[in-house]
Amino acid sequence: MLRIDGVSYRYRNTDTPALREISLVIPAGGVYGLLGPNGAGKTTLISLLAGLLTAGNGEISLNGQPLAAARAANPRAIALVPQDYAFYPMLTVSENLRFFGGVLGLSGAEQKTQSAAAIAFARLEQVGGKRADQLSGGLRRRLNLAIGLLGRPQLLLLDEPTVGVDPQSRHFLLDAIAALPAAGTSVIYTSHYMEEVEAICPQIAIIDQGQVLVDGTLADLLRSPEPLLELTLDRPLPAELGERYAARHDGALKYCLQLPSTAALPGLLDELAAAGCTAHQLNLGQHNLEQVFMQLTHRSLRD
Ligand SMILES: Nc1ncnc2c1ncn2[C@@H]1O[C@H](COP(=O)(O)OP(=O)(O)OP(=O)(O)O)[C@@H](O)[C@H]1O
Repeated sequence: MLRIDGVSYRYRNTDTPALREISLVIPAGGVYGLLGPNGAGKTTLISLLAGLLTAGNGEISLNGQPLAAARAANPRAIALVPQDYAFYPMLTVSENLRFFGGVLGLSGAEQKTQSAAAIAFARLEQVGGKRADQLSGGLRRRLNLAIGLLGRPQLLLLDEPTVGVDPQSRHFLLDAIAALPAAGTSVIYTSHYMEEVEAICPQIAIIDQGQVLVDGTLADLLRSPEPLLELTLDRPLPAELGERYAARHDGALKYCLQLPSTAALPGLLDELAAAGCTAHQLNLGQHNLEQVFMQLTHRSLRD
């Protein structure tokens, strides 16, 4: 279990802290999602966890041991797959794995076994002899992931691992990452794609402007006694109804209303009809993470 307790961080020569009093408990054995818009502080937090930065104040512990001590006891316990490509473009896939295995101090036999396992996991068998700079974007991401898995870390930190990949590779990467806990590696997964976090992270924290807005299980965060109604009208929503149902204007004649319960729907449709509005499209459903974020910040995750 990873515990982050009151951690703050400010970059040199900046006035605003990148992280402010972050506290989170991240259980072992799962894929934990860190969701936030650009500049929220995800990379900074991941860099602290990876030991690339040191927190200004607060504490981080892994399984009850201060992070620095846990890393000293087992330097391979935590691995980082950064946002940027972290391999040598002139080396082949196999050469890169051999090189980074060496950096981790893997012995000859260990290195062979683990390289083969990482290649198989990231399905890089067909391109082992290819130079890294000749790989497609999706395969480069897979090589980044394979290198992170060398040394069988207890905890793998993934910083936006699907940026710039095609949908097919994205699918493959998400499935592969979701399977890691069963193979003994817990994952912290940062992304600003809420669909990805919803797909593979049973527990999440949403961060924004260096602070945790909310954290918990995905199911709890999406559960709401107040259903959301998305509707497209043939004319603007009357202001009085907009106010009563805390409507958000989603562009053109699209609105998102918060109903007190599903039983309120027929009454609302009657009121719309009485005001001369016809609904072209209705969708009554659960919140998604985008809506949770909007409710908390009144901004879109994609702003
Ligand atoms: N090296 C740096 N020096 C000064 N400020 C920085 C530095 N790196 C990041 N910041 C600032 O710290 C804040 C958090 O940035 P961070 O990169 O952690 O966010 P992020 O959530 O990872 O964003 P993104 O999704 O764009 O990668 C931002 O305001 C950013 O401008």
